[in-house]
Amino acid sequence: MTNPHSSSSSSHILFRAKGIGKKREDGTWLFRNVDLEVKNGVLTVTGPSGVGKSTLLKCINQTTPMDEGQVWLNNKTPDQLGIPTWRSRIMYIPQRTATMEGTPTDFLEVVRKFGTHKKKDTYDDPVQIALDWGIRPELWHSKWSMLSGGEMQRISLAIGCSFHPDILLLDEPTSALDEESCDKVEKTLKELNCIWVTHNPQQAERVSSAGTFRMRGGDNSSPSSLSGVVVDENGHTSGRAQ
Ligand SMILES: Nc1ncnc2c1ncn2[C@@H]1O[C@H](COP(=O)(O)OP(=O)(O)OP(=O)(O)O)[C@@H](O)[C@H]1O
Repeated sequence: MTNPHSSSSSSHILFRAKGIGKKREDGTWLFRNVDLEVKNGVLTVTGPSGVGKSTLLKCINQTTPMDEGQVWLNNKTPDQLGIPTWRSRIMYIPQRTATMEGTPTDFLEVVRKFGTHKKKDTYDDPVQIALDWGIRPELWHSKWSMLSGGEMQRISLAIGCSFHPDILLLDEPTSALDEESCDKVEKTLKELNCIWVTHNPQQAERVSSAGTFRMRGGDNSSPSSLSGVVVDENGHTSGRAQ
């Protein structure tokens, strides 16, 4: 697989988020004033447990509403693109796939039937992608409930990659993998455009090509509790010290 944006102009901003904020149920800010920018490559997101990394990805994907801020893909907002198209262009792969009915093949059929990727020539074969990561083809016909965490993780990632989204939102994508499988998956994913949550500093160093955004905890009831630093692929830093 190739990165469809690797040859894009270095000044073109593929994805931008400005002032994203999300409140907890009690009305306090979980995070606020998050600015992100991806021209191409991998932007990693790190930070302590519970700081809101997964929620940030869900806000970007528009599966969870944000309380403040705006996001753009190629200068278009989710409203301009329409939510189904937005979610297919900025595809979220959750940390753990909820146990689903049926098999991965059943799921793939449903996604292809109802998704925005209807034309066969617009996607790769996920079975082949996963095969390169050590997933035997017959596993695609096993019930999800019979698959190991690492098998589920690789199959979900292969499905996501197969649709060529503009950006993949990855929530600890290798958390269930052994070192060898992790190496193989990383090699594929780091060639794509991703916003990649990881707890592993070594992994962040290996895969970040578009910088690292560090979410910090502290007093999350304060609107100024989050500090973000974005380093772009040219090594320029932006963001805010709060
Ligand atoms: N839709 C939501 N609205 C408000 N608060 C939420 C929502 N979803 C999750 N939260 C809260 O956000 C907090 C952070 O959760 P989240 O899973 O985003 O953290 P995280 O940084 O990804 O953690 P971990 O590293 O442990 O996976 C949780 O305490 C949760 O209660």
